[in-house]
Amino acid sequence: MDAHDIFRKLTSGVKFSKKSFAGSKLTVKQNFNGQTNVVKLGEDDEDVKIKEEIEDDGYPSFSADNDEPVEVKEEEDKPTFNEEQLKEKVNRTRKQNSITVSGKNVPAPIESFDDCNILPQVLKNIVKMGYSNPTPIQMQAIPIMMQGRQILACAPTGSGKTMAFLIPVINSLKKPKSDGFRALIVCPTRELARQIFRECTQLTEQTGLRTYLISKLTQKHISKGENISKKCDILITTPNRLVYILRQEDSKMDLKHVEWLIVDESDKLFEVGVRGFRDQLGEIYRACDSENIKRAMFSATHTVHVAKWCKKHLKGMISVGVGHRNTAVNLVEQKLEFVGSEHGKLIAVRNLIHEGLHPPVLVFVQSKDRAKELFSELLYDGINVDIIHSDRTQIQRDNVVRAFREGKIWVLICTELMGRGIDFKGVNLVVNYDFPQSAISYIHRIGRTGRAGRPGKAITFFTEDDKPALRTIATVMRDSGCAVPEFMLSLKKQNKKVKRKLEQSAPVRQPISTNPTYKTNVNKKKRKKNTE
Ligand SMILES: Nc1ncnc2c1ncn2[C@@H]1O[C@H](COP(=O)(O)OP(=O)(O)OP(=O)(O)O)[C@@H](O)[C@H]1O
Repeated sequence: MDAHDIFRKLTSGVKFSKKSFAGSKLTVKQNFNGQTNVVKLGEDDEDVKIKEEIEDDGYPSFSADNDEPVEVKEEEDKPTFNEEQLKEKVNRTRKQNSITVSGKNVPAPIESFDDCNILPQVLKNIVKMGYSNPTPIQMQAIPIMMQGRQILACAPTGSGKTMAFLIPVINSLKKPKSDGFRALIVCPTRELARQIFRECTQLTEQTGLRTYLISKLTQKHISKGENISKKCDILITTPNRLVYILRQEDSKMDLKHVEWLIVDESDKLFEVGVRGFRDQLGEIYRACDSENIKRAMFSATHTVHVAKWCKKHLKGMISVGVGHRNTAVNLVEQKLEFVGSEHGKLIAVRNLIHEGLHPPVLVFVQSKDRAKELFSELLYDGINVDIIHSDRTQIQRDNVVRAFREGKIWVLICTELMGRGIDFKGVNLVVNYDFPQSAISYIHRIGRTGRAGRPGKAITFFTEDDKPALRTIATVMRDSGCAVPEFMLSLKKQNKKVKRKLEQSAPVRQPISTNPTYKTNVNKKKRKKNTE
Protein backbone atom coordinates (compact mmCIF):
# COMPACT_ATOMS: atom_id res chain seq x y z
CA MET A 1 0.00 0.00 0.00
CA ASP A 2 1.53 3.34 -1.02
CA ALA A 3 1.24 6.68 0.76
CA HIS A 4 -1.67 7.70 -1.42
CA ASP A 5 -3.63 4.61 -0.44
CA ILE A 6 -2.97 5.19 3.25
CA PHE A 7 -4.13 8.78 2.92
CA ARG A 8 -7.23 7.70 1.04
CA LYS A 9 -8.10 5.12 3.68
CA LEU A 10 -7.63 7.57 6.52
CA THR A 11 -9.59 10.39 4.95
CA SER A 12 -12.33 8.27 3.49
CA GLY A 13 -15.72 9.62 4.49
CA VAL A 14 -14.22 12.83 5.77
CA LYS A 15 -13.72 14.71 2.56
CA PHE A 16 -16.64 16.74 1.37
CA SER A 17 -17.29 17.17 -2.27
CA LYS A 18 -20.57 17.93 -3.92
CA LYS A 19 -20.64 19.28 -7.42
CA SER A 20 -24.18 20.45 -7.28
CA PHE A 21 -23.66 23.21 -4.73
CA ALA A 22 -24.17 25.84 -7.38
CA GLY A 23 -23.30 29.40 -6.63
CA SER A 24 -20.40 28.57 -4.37
CA LYS A 25 -16.82 28.92 -5.34
CA LEU A 26 -15.74 27.31 -2.15
CA THR A 27 -13.98 24.00 -2.20
CA VAL A 28 -14.50 22.89 1.32
CA LYS A 29 -12.73 19.95 2.83
CA GLN A 30 -14.43 19.70 6.12
CA ASN A 31 -15.25 16.94 8.50
CA PHE A 32 -18.96 16.35 8.25
CA ASN A 33 -19.33 15.74 11.93
CA GLY A 34 -18.49 19.40 12.42
CA GLN A 35 -17.75 18.71 16.05
CA THR A 36 -14.11 19.25 16.76
CA ASN A 37 -12.83 21.55 19.53
CA VAL A 38 -15.87 20.86 21.63
CA VAL A 39 -15.79 21.68 25.30
CA LYS A 40 -17.60 19.10 27.40
CA LEU A 41 -20.63 20.18 29.36
CA GLY A 42 -20.60 20.69 33.08
CA GLU A 43 -21.30 17.61 35.20
CA ASP A 44 -24.71 18.70 36.32
CA ASP A 45 -25.81 19.48 32.81
CA GLU A 46 -28.88 17.76 31.43
CA ASP A 47 -27.07 16.70 28.28
CA VAL A 48 -24.51 14.71 30.22
CA LYS A 49 -27.36 12.92 31.95
CA ILE A 50 -28.86 12.18 28.55
CA LYS A 51 -25.56 10.74 27.36
CA GLU A 52 -25.17 8.61 30.46
CA GLU A 53 -28.66 7.22 30.22
CA ILE A 54 -28.19 6.24 26.62
CA GLU A 55 -24.82 4.66 27.10
CA ASP A 56 -25.79 2.79 30.20
CA ASP A 57 -27.90 0.27 28.32
CA GLY A 58 -25.95 -2.85 29.05
CA TYR A 59 -24.62 -3.11 25.53
CA PRO A 60 -20.94 -2.95 24.78
CA SER A 61 -20.06 0.55 23.73
CA PHE A 62 -17.36 1.57 21.30
CA SER A 63 -16.83 5.09 22.44
CA ALA A 64 -14.40 7.21 20.51
CA ASP A 65 -13.19 8.68 23.80
CA ASN A 66 -11.83 5.32 24.95
CA ASP A 67 -9.79 4.68 21.87
CA GLU A 68 -6.06 4.58 21.59
CA PRO A 69 -4.41 7.50 19.80
CA VAL A 70 -4.53 7.20 16.05
CA GLU A 71 -1.53 5.47 14.58
CA VAL A 72 -0.77 5.46 10.89
CA LYS A 73 0.71 2.08 10.10
CA GLU A 74 2.09 0.93 6.81
CA GLU A 75 0.13 -2.14 5.90
CA GLU A 76 2.20 -5.18 5.14
CA ASP A 77 1.38 -7.49 2.31
CA LYS A 78 -1.23 -9.36 4.33
CA PRO A 79 -4.47 -9.57 2.40
CA THR A 80 -6.69 -9.89 5.48
CA PHE A 81 -6.82 -8.27 8.88
CA ASN A 82 -6.95 -10.44 11.93
CA GLU A 83 -9.77 -9.77 14.38
CA GLU A 84 -7.71 -7.53 16.63
CA GLN A 85 -6.50 -5.40 13.75
CA LEU A 86 -10.00 -5.18 12.37
CA LYS A 87 -11.36 -3.99 15.69
CA GLU A 88 -8.57 -1.45 15.93
CA LYS A 89 -9.29 -0.19 12.45
CA VAL A 90 -13.02 0.09 13.15
CA ASN A 91 -12.36 2.02 16.35
CA ARG A 92 -9.93 4.28 14.55
CA THR A 93 -12.41 5.05 11.79
CA ARG A 94 -15.09 5.81 14.34
CA LYS A 95 -12.78 8.04 16.31
CA GLN A 96 -11.68 9.98 13.25
CA ASN A 97 -15.29 10.63 12.39
CA SER A 98 -16.52 11.24 15.95
CA ILE A 99 -18.90 8.30 15.71
CA THR A 100 -20.09 6.62 18.90
CA VAL A 101 -22.16 3.48 18.91
CA SER A 102 -23.97 1.43 21.44
CA GLY A 103 -25.60 -1.93 20.87
CA LYS A 104 -24.79 -5.58 20.21
CA ASN A 105 -22.73 -6.69 17.19
CA VAL A 106 -22.54 -3.29 15.58
CA PRO A 107 -21.35 -3.60 11.97
CA ALA A 108 -18.21 -1.73 10.94
CA PRO A 109 -18.62 1.70 9.40
CA ILE A 110 -18.27 1.83 5.64
CA GLU A 111 -15.62 4.08 4.17
CA SER A 112 -17.04 4.25 0.70
CA PHE A 113 -20.45 3.74 -0.85
CA ASP A 114 -18.95 0.74 -2.67
CA ASP A 115 -18.28 -1.05 0.61
CA CYS A 116 -21.71 -2.49 1.35
CA ASN A 117 -23.55 -4.04 -1.57
CA ILE A 118 -25.64 -1.06 -2.54
CA LEU A 119 -27.65 -1.90 -5.67
CA PRO A 120 -25.77 -0.81 -8.82
CA GLN A 121 -28.56 1.53 -9.95
CA VAL A 122 -28.78 3.15 -6.52
CA LEU A 123 -24.99 3.58 -6.55
CA LYS A 124 -25.27 5.25 -9.94
CA ASN A 125 -27.93 7.57 -8.60
CA ILE A 126 -25.77 8.46 -5.58
CA VAL A 127 -22.94 9.44 -7.93
CA LYS A 128 -25.37 11.34 -10.14
CA MET A 129 -26.55 13.30 -7.11
CA GLY A 130 -22.95 14.35 -6.59
CA TYR A 131 -22.07 12.37 -3.48
CA SER A 132 -18.65 10.79 -3.64
CA ASN A 133 -18.05 9.71 -0.04
CA PRO A 134 -20.41 8.90 2.82
CA THR A 135 -20.66 11.39 5.68
CA PRO A 136 -19.99 9.98 9.19
CA ILE A 137 -23.66 9.30 9.94
CA GLN A 138 -23.99 7.58 6.58
CA MET A 139 -20.81 5.57 7.22
CA GLN A 140 -22.36 4.01 10.31
CA ALA A 141 -26.13 4.11 9.80
CA ILE A 142 -26.12 2.58 6.31
CA PRO A 143 -24.44 -0.74 7.24
CA ILE A 144 -26.59 -0.99 10.38
CA MET A 145 -29.83 -0.55 8.45
CA MET A 146 -28.58 -2.75 5.60
CA GLN A 147 -28.47 -5.53 8.18
CA GLY A 148 -32.11 -4.82 8.99
CA ARG A 149 -31.24 -3.51 12.45
CA GLN A 150 -33.35 -0.87 14.19
CA ILE A 151 -31.56 2.37 14.94
CA LEU A 152 -31.67 5.57 16.96
CA ALA A 153 -29.39 8.01 15.18
CA CYS A 154 -28.30 11.45 16.26
CA ALA A 155 -26.01 13.56 14.08
CA PRO A 156 -25.52 17.30 13.60
CA THR A 157 -27.76 19.46 11.44
CA GLY A 158 -26.80 19.35 7.77
CA SER A 159 -24.74 16.17 8.11
CA GLY A 160 -26.65 14.06 5.57
CA LYS A 161 -29.10 12.12 7.72
CA THR A 162 -31.68 11.98 4.92
CA MET A 163 -29.40 9.92 2.68
CA ALA A 164 -28.35 7.90 5.71
CA PHE A 165 -31.85 6.42 5.92
CA LEU A 166 -32.96 6.65 2.28
CA ILE A 167 -30.08 4.62 0.87
CA PRO A 168 -30.56 1.49 3.04
CA VAL A 169 -34.36 1.66 2.84
CA ILE A 170 -34.37 1.86 -0.95
CA ASN A 171 -31.75 -0.84 -1.09
CA SER A 172 -33.80 -3.19 1.06
CA LEU A 173 -36.97 -2.70 -1.03
CA LYS A 174 -34.96 -3.64 -4.14
CA LYS A 175 -37.74 -3.55 -6.73
CA PRO A 176 -41.38 -2.49 -7.01
CA LYS A 177 -44.13 -4.72 -5.67
CA SER A 178 -47.88 -4.38 -5.53
CA ASP A 179 -48.27 -5.40 -1.90
CA GLY A 180 -48.82 -1.91 -0.57
CA PHE A 181 -46.45 0.64 0.97
CA ARG A 182 -43.33 -1.05 2.26
CA ALA A 183 -41.57 1.99 3.65
CA LEU A 184 -43.08 4.91 5.52
CA ILE A 185 -41.19 8.12 6.30
CA VAL A 186 -42.79 10.61 8.67
CA CYS A 187 -41.51 14.09 9.44
CA PRO A 188 -42.98 17.20 11.10
CA THR A 189 -43.63 19.61 8.20
CA ARG A 190 -44.88 19.43 4.63
CA GLU A 191 -41.88 21.40 3.43
CA LEU A 192 -39.58 18.78 4.87
CA ALA A 193 -41.72 15.94 3.50
CA ARG A 194 -41.54 17.49 0.04
CA GLN A 195 -37.76 17.86 0.36
CA ILE A 196 -37.33 14.21 1.36
CA PHE A 197 -39.65 13.24 -1.50
CA ARG A 198 -37.41 15.10 -3.95
CA GLU A 199 -34.29 13.31 -2.73
CA CYS A 200 -36.05 9.97 -2.68
CA THR A 201 -37.25 10.44 -6.25
CA GLN A 202 -33.70 11.13 -7.41
CA LEU A 203 -32.33 8.15 -5.52
CA THR A 204 -34.93 5.73 -6.90
CA GLU A 205 -34.49 6.83 -10.50
CA GLN A 206 -34.52 3.83 -12.87
CA THR A 207 -35.15 1.40 -10.03
CA GLY A 208 -38.89 1.23 -10.71
CA LEU A 209 -39.63 2.01 -7.06
CA ARG A 210 -42.47 4.48 -6.66
CA THR A 211 -42.64 7.16 -3.99
CA TYR A 212 -45.80 8.87 -2.84
CA LEU A 213 -46.11 12.18 -1.02
CA ILE A 214 -49.37 12.93 0.76
CA SER A 215 -50.36 16.54 0.17
CA LYS A 216 -53.68 18.33 0.51
CA LEU A 217 -54.42 17.44 -3.10
CA THR A 218 -53.49 13.76 -2.97
CA GLN A 219 -55.21 13.48 0.39
CA LYS A 220 -58.49 14.15 -1.43
CA HIS A 221 -57.82 11.35 -3.92
CA ILE A 222 -57.13 8.91 -1.15
CA SER A 223 -60.15 10.03 0.83
CA LYS A 224 -62.30 9.46 -2.25
CA GLY A 225 -61.29 5.83 -2.09
CA GLU A 226 -58.38 5.61 -4.50
CA ASN A 227 -56.17 2.77 -3.38
CA ILE A 228 -52.75 4.32 -3.67
CA SER A 229 -51.09 1.80 -1.35
CA LYS A 230 -51.03 -0.91 -3.99
CA LYS A 231 -49.40 1.31 -6.58
CA CYS A 232 -46.52 2.69 -4.55
CA ASP A 233 -43.65 1.41 -2.46
CA ILE A 234 -42.56 4.37 -0.33
CA LEU A 235 -44.84 6.80 1.47
CA ILE A 236 -43.65 10.18 2.76
CA THR A 237 -45.92 12.30 4.91
CA THR A 238 -46.45 14.40 7.99
CA PRO A 239 -48.19 12.56 10.86
CA ASN A 240 -51.30 14.78 10.69
CA ARG A 241 -52.04 14.07 7.04
CA LEU A 242 -51.61 10.34 7.46
CA VAL A 243 -53.71 10.15 10.60
CA TYR A 244 -56.45 12.17 8.90
CA ILE A 245 -56.60 9.52 6.17
CA LEU A 246 -56.35 6.60 8.57
CA ARG A 247 -59.31 7.97 10.52
CA GLN A 248 -61.57 8.20 7.46
CA GLU A 249 -64.36 5.66 7.36
CA ASP A 250 -63.51 2.95 4.81
CA SER A 251 -60.00 4.30 4.54
CA LYS A 252 -58.06 2.38 1.93
CA MET A 253 -54.74 3.34 3.41
CA ASP A 254 -52.96 0.08 4.02
CA LEU A 255 -49.86 0.10 6.21
CA LYS A 256 -49.81 -3.61 6.97
CA HIS A 257 -46.89 -4.26 4.66
CA VAL A 258 -44.66 -1.50 5.95
CA GLU A 259 -41.21 -3.01 6.57
CA TRP A 260 -39.47 0.24 7.47
CA LEU A 261 -40.92 3.05 9.56
CA ILE A 262 -38.59 6.05 9.53
CA VAL A 263 -39.22 8.83 12.01
CA ASP A 264 -37.27 11.91 10.97
CA GLU A 265 -36.87 14.68 13.57
CA SER A 266 -37.86 12.00 16.05
CA ASP A 267 -37.60 14.18 19.16
CA LYS A 268 -40.07 16.66 17.62
CA LEU A 269 -42.49 13.89 16.69
CA PHE A 270 -42.32 12.50 20.21
CA GLU A 271 -43.31 15.84 21.75
CA VAL A 272 -46.72 15.95 23.41
CA GLY A 273 -49.32 18.69 23.14
CA VAL A 274 -50.33 20.97 20.31
CA ARG A 275 -46.78 21.39 19.06
CA GLY A 276 -45.91 17.72 19.16
CA PHE A 277 -47.14 14.63 17.37
CA ARG A 278 -46.99 11.94 20.03
CA ASP A 279 -50.63 10.84 19.69
CA GLN A 280 -50.51 10.79 15.91
CA LEU A 281 -47.26 8.86 15.98
CA GLY A 282 -48.89 6.32 18.29
CA GLU A 283 -51.71 5.79 15.79
CA ILE A 284 -49.29 5.39 12.92
CA TYR A 285 -47.19 3.01 14.94
CA ARG A 286 -50.20 0.82 15.65
CA ALA A 287 -51.28 0.87 11.99
CA CYS A 288 -47.87 -0.43 10.87
CA ASP A 289 -48.42 -3.82 12.42
CA SER A 290 -46.36 -6.10 10.21
CA GLU A 291 -44.35 -8.65 12.17
CA ASN A 292 -41.21 -7.73 10.27
CA ILE A 293 -41.39 -4.02 10.83
CA LYS A 294 -38.16 -2.20 11.60
CA ARG A 295 -38.03 1.33 12.93
CA ALA A 296 -35.41 4.01 12.59
CA MET A 297 -35.33 7.30 14.47
CA PHE A 298 -33.22 10.20 13.24
CA SER A 299 -32.61 13.68 14.61
CA ALA A 300 -29.91 16.26 15.22
CA THR A 301 -31.01 16.57 18.82
CA HIS A 302 -31.53 13.97 21.40
CA THR A 303 -33.95 13.69 24.29
CA VAL A 304 -33.98 11.25 27.16
CA HIS A 305 -37.58 10.45 26.41
CA VAL A 306 -36.95 9.18 22.87
CA ALA A 307 -33.89 7.26 23.99
CA LYS A 308 -35.79 5.55 26.80
CA TRP A 309 -38.69 4.70 24.53
CA CYS A 310 -36.40 3.22 21.88
CA LYS A 311 -34.48 1.22 24.43
CA LYS A 312 -37.70 -0.28 25.68
CA HIS A 313 -39.47 -0.90 22.38
CA LEU A 314 -36.90 -1.39 19.63
CA LYS A 315 -35.53 -4.90 19.90
CA GLY A 316 -31.81 -5.20 19.17
CA MET A 317 -31.62 -1.48 18.55
CA ILE A 318 -28.30 0.23 17.88
CA SER A 319 -27.76 3.77 19.00
CA VAL A 320 -25.44 5.91 16.88
CA GLY A 321 -24.19 9.39 17.63
CA VAL A 322 -21.94 11.71 15.68
CA GLY A 323 -20.08 14.42 17.57
CA HIS A 324 -21.17 15.66 20.95
CA ARG A 325 -24.80 15.45 21.74
CA ASN A 326 -27.04 18.50 21.54
CA THR A 327 -24.43 20.95 20.35
CA ALA A 328 -24.65 23.28 17.41
CA VAL A 329 -22.56 22.61 14.35
CA ASN A 330 -19.17 24.29 14.69
CA LEU A 331 -19.18 25.50 11.10
CA VAL A 332 -21.48 28.31 12.19
CA GLU A 333 -19.96 31.49 13.54
CA GLN A 334 -22.41 32.40 16.28
CA LYS A 335 -22.97 35.77 17.90
CA LEU A 336 -25.27 37.07 20.61
CA GLU A 337 -26.24 40.74 20.27
CA PHE A 338 -27.79 42.80 23.03
CA VAL A 339 -30.36 45.11 21.44
CA GLY A 340 -31.83 46.70 24.56
CA SER A 341 -35.51 46.53 23.70
CA GLU A 342 -37.96 45.17 21.14
CA HIS A 343 -37.56 48.40 19.20
CA GLY A 344 -33.81 47.87 19.30
CA LYS A 345 -34.25 44.64 17.31
CA LEU A 346 -35.74 46.54 14.40
CA ILE A 347 -32.86 49.01 14.48
CA ALA A 348 -30.38 46.13 14.63
CA VAL A 349 -31.93 44.30 11.69
CA ARG A 350 -31.97 47.52 9.64
CA ASN A 351 -28.31 48.05 10.53
CA LEU A 352 -27.56 44.59 9.19
CA ILE A 353 -29.32 45.49 5.94
CA HIS A 354 -27.49 48.81 5.61
CA GLU A 355 -24.12 47.23 6.35
CA GLY A 356 -24.81 44.95 3.38
CA LEU A 357 -26.48 41.58 3.76
CA HIS A 358 -25.14 38.50 2.02
CA PRO A 359 -28.25 36.65 0.96
CA PRO A 360 -29.81 34.19 1.37
CA VAL A 361 -30.78 35.11 4.92
CA LEU A 362 -33.32 33.46 7.23
CA VAL A 363 -34.91 35.52 10.01
CA PHE A 364 -36.69 33.61 12.76
CA VAL A 365 -39.49 35.11 14.83
CA GLN A 366 -41.62 33.43 17.46
CA SER A 367 -45.10 33.72 15.91
CA LYS A 368 -47.11 34.23 12.75
CA ASP A 369 -48.26 37.65 13.92
CA ARG A 370 -44.71 38.77 14.49
CA ALA A 371 -43.68 37.40 11.10
CA LYS A 372 -46.40 39.54 9.50
CA GLU A 373 -45.41 42.59 11.54
CA LEU A 374 -41.74 42.28 10.63
CA PHE A 375 -42.61 41.68 7.00
CA SER A 376 -44.62 44.89 6.77
CA GLU A 377 -41.71 46.76 8.35
CA LEU A 378 -39.03 45.39 6.00
CA LEU A 379 -41.13 45.42 2.86
CA TYR A 380 -39.99 48.89 1.88
CA ASP A 381 -36.37 48.59 2.92
CA GLY A 382 -35.19 47.80 -0.59
CA ILE A 383 -34.60 44.10 -0.08
CA ASN A 384 -36.44 41.15 -1.59
CA VAL A 385 -38.21 39.88 1.47
CA ASP A 386 -41.01 37.38 1.99
CA ILE A 387 -42.59 35.35 4.76
CA ILE A 388 -43.58 31.77 5.37
CA HIS A 389 -45.81 30.44 8.13
CA SER A 390 -48.63 27.98 8.55
CA ASP A 391 -51.40 30.50 7.72
CA ARG A 392 -50.19 30.78 4.15
CA THR A 393 -51.76 28.47 1.59
CA GLN A 394 -49.95 25.41 0.35
CA ILE A 395 -49.34 27.08 -3.02
CA GLN A 396 -48.01 30.24 -1.38
CA ARG A 397 -45.70 28.20 0.82
CA ASP A 398 -44.41 26.16 -2.12
CA ASN A 399 -43.85 29.31 -4.18
CA VAL A 400 -41.96 31.05 -1.39
CA VAL A 401 -39.72 28.03 -0.82
CA ARG A 402 -39.03 27.77 -4.56
CA ALA A 403 -38.31 31.50 -4.91
CA PHE A 404 -35.96 31.39 -1.92
CA ARG A 405 -34.16 28.37 -3.36
CA GLU A 406 -33.83 30.17 -6.69
CA GLY A 407 -32.39 33.28 -5.05
CA LYS A 408 -35.38 35.47 -5.92
CA ILE A 409 -36.05 36.10 -2.25
CA TRP A 410 -33.05 37.34 -0.29
CA VAL A 411 -34.50 37.50 3.18
CA LEU A 412 -37.07 34.99 4.33
CA ILE A 413 -38.93 35.73 7.55
CA CYS A 414 -40.10 32.53 9.12
CA THR A 415 -41.48 30.88 12.21
CA GLU A 416 -40.42 27.64 13.87
CA LEU A 417 -42.03 25.91 10.88
CA MET A 418 -38.77 26.25 8.96
CA GLY A 419 -36.60 25.48 11.95
CA ARG A 420 -36.23 21.79 11.31
CA GLY A 421 -34.76 19.79 8.49
CA ILE A 422 -35.08 22.31 5.68
CA ASP A 423 -32.03 22.24 3.46
CA PHE A 424 -31.69 25.52 1.61
CA LYS A 425 -28.38 25.47 -0.17
CA GLY A 426 -25.96 28.10 1.00
CA VAL A 427 -27.92 30.10 3.58
CA ASN A 428 -25.28 32.61 4.69
CA LEU A 429 -26.92 34.03 7.75
CA VAL A 430 -29.56 33.05 10.28
CA VAL A 431 -30.95 35.87 12.40
CA ASN A 432 -32.78 34.92 15.55
CA TYR A 433 -34.88 38.07 15.73
CA ASP A 434 -36.79 36.54 18.63
CA PHE A 435 -34.77 34.59 21.13
CA PRO A 436 -35.30 30.82 20.69
CA GLN A 437 -37.47 29.16 23.30
CA SER A 438 -35.05 26.33 23.98
CA ALA A 439 -31.53 25.14 23.25
CA ILE A 440 -33.02 22.50 20.94
CA SER A 441 -34.85 25.16 18.94
CA TYR A 442 -31.62 27.22 18.76
CA ILE A 443 -29.60 24.25 17.46
CA HIS A 444 -32.11 23.49 14.70
CA ARG A 445 -32.68 27.12 13.70
CA ILE A 446 -29.00 27.99 13.31
CA GLY A 447 -28.48 24.59 11.67
CA ARG A 448 -30.18 26.01 8.55
CA THR A 449 -26.76 27.46 7.78
CA GLY A 450 -23.38 25.72 8.07
CA ARG A 451 -24.67 22.70 6.17
CA ALA A 452 -22.84 20.03 4.18
CA GLY A 453 -19.45 21.31 5.22
CA ARG A 454 -20.03 24.95 4.29
CA PRO A 455 -19.52 27.80 6.75
CA GLY A 456 -22.32 30.06 7.98
CA LYS A 457 -23.18 32.80 10.46
CA ALA A 458 -25.88 33.20 13.09
CA ILE A 459 -26.85 36.27 15.07
CA THR A 460 -29.20 36.06 18.02
CA PHE A 461 -30.76 39.26 19.36
CA PHE A 462 -31.58 39.48 23.03
CA THR A 463 -33.17 42.00 25.32
CA GLU A 464 -33.29 42.35 29.07
CA ASP A 465 -36.35 40.04 29.05
CA ASP A 466 -34.39 37.19 27.46
CA LYS A 467 -31.67 37.23 30.10
CA PRO A 468 -33.01 34.26 32.12
CA ALA A 469 -32.59 31.99 29.07
CA LEU A 470 -29.27 33.48 27.98
CA ARG A 471 -27.03 31.06 29.83
CA THR A 472 -28.58 28.02 28.09
CA ILE A 473 -27.88 29.38 24.62
CA ALA A 474 -24.44 30.70 25.64
CA THR A 475 -23.57 27.18 26.82
CA VAL A 476 -24.57 25.68 23.47
CA MET A 477 -22.41 28.29 21.75
CA ARG A 478 -19.42 27.56 23.95
CA ASP A 479 -19.80 23.84 23.39
CA SER A 480 -19.63 24.32 19.64
CA GLY A 481 -16.38 26.23 19.97
CA CYS A 482 -17.62 29.84 19.91
CA ALA A 483 -16.24 32.54 22.15
CA VAL A 484 -18.84 33.62 24.71
CA PRO A 485 -18.46 36.33 27.38
CA GLU A 486 -17.72 34.69 30.71
CA PHE A 487 -20.52 36.56 32.52
CA MET A 488 -23.14 34.84 30.34
CA LEU A 489 -21.95 31.42 31.40
CA SER A 490 -22.01 32.36 35.06
CA LEU A 491 -25.55 33.73 34.99
CA LYS A 492 -28.05 32.01 37.25
CA LYS A 493 -29.26 28.68 35.93
CA GLN A 494 -32.77 28.85 34.61
CA ASN A 495 -35.43 27.48 36.89
CA LYS A 496 -36.68 24.17 35.47
CA LYS A 497 -40.34 25.12 35.71
CA VAL A 498 -39.73 28.44 33.96
CA LYS A 499 -37.67 26.63 31.33
CA ARG A 500 -40.46 24.15 30.61
CA LYS A 501 -43.04 26.96 30.49
CA LEU A 502 -40.94 28.88 28.00
CA GLU A 503 -40.59 25.77 25.85
CA GLN A 504 -44.38 25.45 25.75
CA SER A 505 -45.34 29.04 25.04
CA ALA A 506 -43.46 32.02 23.70
CA PRO A 507 -43.15 35.11 25.89
CA VAL A 508 -45.41 38.06 25.22
CA ARG A 509 -43.48 40.78 23.41
CA GLN A 510 -44.15 44.32 22.27
CA PRO A 511 -45.35 44.30 18.66
CA ILE A 512 -42.78 44.88 15.96
CA SER A 513 -43.20 48.44 14.81
CA THR A 514 -41.09 51.46 13.92
CA ASN A 515 -43.30 53.39 16.30
CA PRO A 516 -42.36 52.05 19.75
CA THR A 517 -45.61 53.26 21.34
CA TYR A 518 -47.74 51.27 18.90
CA LYS A 519 -49.95 48.76 20.66
CA THR A 520 -52.23 46.08 19.24
CA ASN A 521 -55.28 44.39 20.65
CA VAL A 522 -53.86 40.97 20.03
CA ASN A 523 -54.54 39.11 23.21
CA LYS A 524 -51.93 37.08 24.96
CA LYS A 525 -53.54 33.72 24.37
CA LYS A 526 -53.68 34.24 20.62
CA ARG A 527 -50.02 35.22 20.58
CA LYS A 528 -49.02 32.15 22.47
CA LYS A 529 -50.88 29.86 20.14
CA ASN A 530 -49.85 31.12 16.74
CA THR A 531 -46.26 29.98 16.82
CA GLU A 532 -45.92 28.25 13.48
N1 LIG B 1 -22.40 12.01 1.13
C1 LIG B 1 -22.63 13.29 0.91
N2 LIG B 1 -21.69 14.05 0.34
C2 LIG B 1 -21.93 15.38 0.12
N3 LIG B 1 -23.08 16.02 0.44
C3 LIG B 1 -24.04 15.30 1.02
C4 LIG B 1 -23.88 13.90 1.27
N4 LIG B 1 -25.03 13.45 1.85
C5 LIG B 1 -25.86 14.50 1.94
N5 LIG B 1 -25.27 15.61 1.44
C6 LIG B 1 -25.85 16.97 1.38
O1 LIG B 1 -25.80 17.51 2.69
C7 LIG B 1 -26.88 18.42 2.88
C8 LIG B 1 -27.54 18.18 4.21
O2 LIG B 1 -28.17 16.91 4.20
P1 LIG B 1 -29.51 16.63 5.02
O3 LIG B 1 -30.56 17.62 4.64
O4 LIG B 1 -29.81 15.21 4.87
O5 LIG B 1 -29.01 16.97 6.50
P2 LIG B 1 -29.61 16.52 7.89
O6 LIG B 1 -28.52 15.87 8.62
O7 LIG B 1 -30.87 15.77 7.69
O8 LIG B 1 -29.90 17.94 8.55
P3 LIG B 1 -31.07 18.40 9.57
O9 LIG B 1 -30.74 17.84 10.90
O10 LIG B 1 -31.00 19.89 9.55
O11 LIG B 1 -32.35 17.87 9.03
C9 LIG B 1 -27.80 18.26 1.70
O12 LIG B 1 -27.64 19.37 0.86
C10 LIG B 1 -27.32 17.01 1.01
O13 LIG B 1 -27.50 17.10 -0.38
